[in-house]
Amino acid sequence: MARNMIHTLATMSSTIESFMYVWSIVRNHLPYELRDFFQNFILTLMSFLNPYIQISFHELLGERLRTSRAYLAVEAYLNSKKSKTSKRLNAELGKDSSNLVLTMDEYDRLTDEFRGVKVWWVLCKVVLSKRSSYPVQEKKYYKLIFHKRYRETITGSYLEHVMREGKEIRARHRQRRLYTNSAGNHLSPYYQCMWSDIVFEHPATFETMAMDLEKKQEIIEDLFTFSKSQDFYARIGKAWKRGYLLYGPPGTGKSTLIAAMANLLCYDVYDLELTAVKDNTELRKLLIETSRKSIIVIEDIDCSLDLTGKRKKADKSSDNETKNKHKEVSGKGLKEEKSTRSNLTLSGLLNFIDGLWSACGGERLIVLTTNHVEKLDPALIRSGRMDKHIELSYCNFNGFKVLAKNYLNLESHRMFDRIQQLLEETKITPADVAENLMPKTFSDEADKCLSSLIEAMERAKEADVAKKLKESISIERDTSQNGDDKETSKT
Ligand SMILES: Nc1ncnc2c1ncn2[C@@H]1O[C@H](COP(=O)(O)OP(=O)(O)OP(=O)(O)O)[C@@H](O)[C@H]1O
Ligand SMILES: [Mg+2]
Repeated sequence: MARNMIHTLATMSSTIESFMYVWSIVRNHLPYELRDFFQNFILTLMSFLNPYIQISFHELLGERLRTSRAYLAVEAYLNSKKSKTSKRLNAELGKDSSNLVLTMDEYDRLTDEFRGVKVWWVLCKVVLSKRSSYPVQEKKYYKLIFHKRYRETITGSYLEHVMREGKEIRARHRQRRLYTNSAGNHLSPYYQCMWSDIVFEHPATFETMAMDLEKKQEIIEDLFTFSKSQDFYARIGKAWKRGYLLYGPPGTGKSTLIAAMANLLCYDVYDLELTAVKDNTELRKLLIETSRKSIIVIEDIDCSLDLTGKRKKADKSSDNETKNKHKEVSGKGLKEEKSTRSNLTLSGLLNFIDGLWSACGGERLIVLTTNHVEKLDPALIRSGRMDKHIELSYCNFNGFKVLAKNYLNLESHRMFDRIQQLLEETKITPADVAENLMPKTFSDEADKCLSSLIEAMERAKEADVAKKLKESISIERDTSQNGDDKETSKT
């Protein structure tokens, strides 16, 4: 039925084209009055004979043969429709050679329906003459055909619907990338403030994350709400961005959570290394280059930037204990004091987070991670800048169960009770649990991995007890020494 319809339309349009050609020759030989009369008559006749309207979406545009975004969106939309219904499809490797793409055949047609209105799509091509100086020999385009009665619906709502769906499909299937600005990637100073990128293929998902189910659900809902709130942000006049602060001890899954977030929303990830950014201008340049759907990550914010140039000596030793890479951000407000390593200032960073670049459009998540939330400047993490604060903490039994399922495909085991008891008595990070659950050889069985975890936790517990004992002894010694000192001073 649709095939006949398209055939009739094609014949009709070629007849009309031939007629128009003859008319363009004849009209030059007619007097003015007759020419106008016939012109009006022909237009009325044509519209009566052919009540169908055609819209073309060409693949290549302009002299530089840029691929049209509208064409790509139409293609994605039609291919998704076609792959569900058609028996004849073309299979090709995608641009990144990682997945198969199913496409429409040339001159194949597809009938679509929108609010009860039928439309027809055809994939056509123009073959250019061999002598043409054009670098390509053929140009493809999609033709949309519909009855003129539905002009308003189709040119308004339907095309909007096709573009939106097409763009969403493309965003879901596109190969995402991980960008980094770390210095040393480029030798030339010109390139030092640019991003370099690789394919982003982190396997982390929310399903494989060991964290409280409620917290997980809350984050997922928050992310989905954000990604669908374009109109809301436009209405309240705010840049479409959201800040997340992830904090917790090393190995509790902050970086893993970022990968899971990127996978959930299909965003690119920009790993911003602040120590490699020379000044505020460079920071702005980097930001302007980020893609529309992206997560901008600043890891270990407390040690990536020394915003005051001063460091508290007293805290140095404790810092070294946890992570000797840590340096301080003192909470002195928005003063533009210079760092010893770079001219990047706190206010520059805050402006960056506040979205002075909101003119760039697009949805952006900004994620800061830290092991020491208490050391961060309150100005940096106040709501509006970091809208959501998420604590990632030591492993509990629910988290352990997720990891046991991931690593050993176990849902229950006789050793689980002992593990639950130990998890309540001692602190162990999900990273340490994961390390113990990972089979070390192909022949390793679940029992061996679980025993190794139990041993590790028992050792940690003993070390904990020993540490507490040592602390209490030193406190006792200090107090008795203070008492002795007071007595000697009295005498
Ligand atoms: N909550 C978790 N769920 C699942 N796996 C986890 C979790 N936490 C840690 N892991 C595992 O431990 C490894 C290290 O975790 P990750 O790098 O995310 O920790 P982090 O909090 O970013 O640590 P750091 O503060 O040192 O950067 C990951 O590769 C992951 O396999
Ligand atoms: Mg990390």
